[in-house]
Amino acid sequence: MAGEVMSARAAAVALLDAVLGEGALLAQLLTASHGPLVALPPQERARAQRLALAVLRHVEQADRLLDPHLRKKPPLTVRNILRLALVERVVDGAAAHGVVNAAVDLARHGNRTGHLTGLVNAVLRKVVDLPAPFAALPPQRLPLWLRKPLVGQYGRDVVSAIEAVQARPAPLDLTVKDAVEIEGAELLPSGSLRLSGHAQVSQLPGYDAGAWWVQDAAAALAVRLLAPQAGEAVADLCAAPGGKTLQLAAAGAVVTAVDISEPRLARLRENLARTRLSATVIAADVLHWQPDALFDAVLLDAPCSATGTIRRHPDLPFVKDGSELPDLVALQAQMIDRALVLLRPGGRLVYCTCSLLPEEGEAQLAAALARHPGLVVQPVALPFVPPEWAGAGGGLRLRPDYWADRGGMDGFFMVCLQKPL
Ligand SMILES: C[S@@+](CC[C@H](N)C(=O)[O-])C[C@H]1O[C@@H](n2cnc3c(N)ncnc32)[C@H](O)[C@@H]1O
Repeated sequence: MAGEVMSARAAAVALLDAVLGEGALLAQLLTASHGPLVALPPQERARAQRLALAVLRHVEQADRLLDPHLRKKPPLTVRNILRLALVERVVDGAAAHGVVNAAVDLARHGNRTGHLTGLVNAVLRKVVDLPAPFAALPPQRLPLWLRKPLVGQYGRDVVSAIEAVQARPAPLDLTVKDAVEIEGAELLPSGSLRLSGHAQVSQLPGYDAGAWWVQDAAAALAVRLLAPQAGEAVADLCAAPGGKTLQLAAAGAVVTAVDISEPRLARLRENLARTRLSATVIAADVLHWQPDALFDAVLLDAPCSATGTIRRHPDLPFVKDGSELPDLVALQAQMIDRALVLLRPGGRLVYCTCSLLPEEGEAQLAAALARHPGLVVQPVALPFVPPEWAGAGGGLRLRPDYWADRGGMDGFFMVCLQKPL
């Protein structure tokens, strides 16, 4: 916004322009040294991020209401200003006059949008007072490249249930190392603590003492499947930013954490320091890394389409088109083969991906079993896991619509395999 100190709303519109116009990933924009949030104080930054996320969860519904009042296609920034105002009004319950005035102001001060303040005002006045306008519309649908295979795999009803969970802000899950009381937190059956609503992570009790770390409840189950024992040598491949490394270290394992990304490993080191846990941290490509000795256990949290994390990353459906999938599937298979080379005979490998696509989960398991005769799938021995979470061929198939009434969980496939003796 030219010549103005940027507001949270203006920053939210800039984020939306970058995601929806340039295909930028929100996670990269939020940490970029020249990104739209750099000039904002922390609270305004968090608000801008929250607003952008809310719009990305409701683009389809907002456009359904706005389109009948737009005779010509407006510039993307104007459309995003309109979407933001409508979503703030409908989802956050903001006052109608407040969101209309703010939207007109954003248009007035925006680049090449100043001549469209009249349009913004007129369109918004037609939609801001509609009663519960999103309630009559279905939740935002996944893009076709993803929806089609998911309907084929899980059926239409499940996909609709997943979309309903994705329309709501994801709760904050914590994996706890040291007992801590956090007001309003729910203890999940798996042991994670769950907080709903806006929480400033660094202000929560136990943050400075490193009593816990942020980790989705489903993500925390991969290490539970591996069941690391104190003193075991465990390699955490593709480790950063380190949620699983921390779990392994907290269980007393002797952990070697490997990742190819130095910036992400910097976050892993910060997490180790805050939680007073230790691991050997190595920046390397796991396909070429040569350790001195074999490991008792390996955790492989392979790079994937991340289609199980859309409730936390609603920008993904707008930025990705599935074209990376064949390369990812090939890389995952190479990584599984490499992980087995690094494992001692009789050792355990947990393979997991935060993907909903069977190519990156069930099919990857079937192909690994075919390539490696003697590899054995370990049964899932977690008492809180209901039978319907079983994956085809073994392991766990976790879906965002599980625990939907509690806020859902990230989608994951995970399996524990034993290497033959
Ligand atoms: C799903 S994320 C890992 C999340 C992490 N395990 C956790 O729990 O916080 C996948 C990671 O794989 C890393 N990665 C991708 N290709 C790699 C490679 N060839 N060698 C090592 N790490 C790689 C990425 O940098 C990324 O941090």
